[in-house]
Amino acid sequence: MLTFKESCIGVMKLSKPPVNSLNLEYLTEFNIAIEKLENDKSCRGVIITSALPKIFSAGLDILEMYQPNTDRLRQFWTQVQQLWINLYGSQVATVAAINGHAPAGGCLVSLSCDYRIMAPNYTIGLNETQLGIVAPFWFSDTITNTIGFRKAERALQLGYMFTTDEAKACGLIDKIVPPDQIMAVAHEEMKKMFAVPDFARQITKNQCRKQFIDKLHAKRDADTDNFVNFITKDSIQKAMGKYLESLKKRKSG
Ligand SMILES: CCCCCCCCCCCC/C=C/CC(=O)SCCNC(=O)CCNC(=O)[C@H](O)C(C)(C)COP(=O)(O)OP(=O)(O)OC[C@H]1O[C@@H](n2cnc3c(N)ncnc32)[C@H](O)[C@@H]1OP(=O)(O)O
Repeated sequence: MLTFKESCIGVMKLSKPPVNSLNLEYLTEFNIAIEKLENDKSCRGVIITSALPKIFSAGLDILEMYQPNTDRLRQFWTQVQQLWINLYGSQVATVAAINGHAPAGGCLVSLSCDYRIMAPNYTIGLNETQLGIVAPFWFSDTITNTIGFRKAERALQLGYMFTTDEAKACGLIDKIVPPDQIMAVAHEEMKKMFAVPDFARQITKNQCRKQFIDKLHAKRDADTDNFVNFITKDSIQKAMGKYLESLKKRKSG
C-alpha cells in the first residue's frame, strides 16, 4: 500500500501486483493505513486508487477462500468486515478514483466511499454469484443504498459486471473521467466536500449510514460463522475450484 499525504488529503494507492487481490495480510495493512489517516487530526479526506495499470482491485483473494485453514479464514473475514466498517463509517471525506476493473470486493471498497469517479472501458460490480458464492447482507445493503433496491437485486442475482457507462447510468459511479485526469478530478470533488463544515457533513453521513454499520456490529460473530460454514461446504469449494480454473483458462485461451 502506497500511502502519502498531500496537504490535508491522504492518498492510498493499492499496490499488490498482479491484481490487488485482498488477502489477510493486505487487508490488515489496508485497515492499519486507513485507521492511521482517520486518527490524524490534520487529515480531512482520503482518495483510494490503484498503483497498477488497468486493475483497481480484483476483490478478495480467492486463494484465501479455497481449501482454507479455518482459523485463518475467520481472521480473514474479520479483516474484511473491519475494512467495510472503517470505510463506510469513516469520518473523513472519501473518494474512490477507480482506474481499472473493480469486481466484488474491489467494487465494495469503492461503494464504501462517499464519491466514485471511474476511468472508461473497465468493469465494476458485485459478481459473487458468478463464483457460486453469495454477497453477505452488508454488501447488499451497500449497493442497495447506492443504486436502489430493484437495480441492486437484479445486479446481485446475476452477479452483473457493469461497464463504466452502465455504472454511470445507474448511479453505481458518479463520474467518468479520462485516466490521466482521474487524480485531478478526485481532488476537485474532495474540495466540494471540504466546502461543507466537517462536523455537519460527518453527522449527516453518520445519520445515513449508522444503522447499517450497527446492523453488522450486532451480527458480526454470526456473520463470521455463516461465512466460514458457507465457504467450507464441499459444493462451494468445488464451485470456487472451477472458478479458479476458469480464470487460468481465460488467461491461456
Ligand atoms: C444461509 C446462507 C447464508 C449465506 C451467507 C453468505 C456468506 C458467504 C459470503 C461469501 C462472500 C465472499 C465475498 C467475496 C467477494 C470477493 O471479492 S470474491 C473475488 C471475486 N473476484 C473476481 O471474481 C475477480 C476475478 N479476476 C478477474 O476477473 C481478472 O483477474 C481481472 C479482471 C481482475 C484481471 O484480469 P487480467 O489482467 O487479465 O489478469 P488475470 O490473468 O485474470 O489474473 C492475473 C492473476 O491473478 C489471479 N487472480 C485474479 N483475481 C484474483 C482474486 N480475486 N484472487 C486471487 N487471485 C486472483 C489470476 O488467477 C491470475 O493468476 P495466475 O497468474 O494465473 O497464477
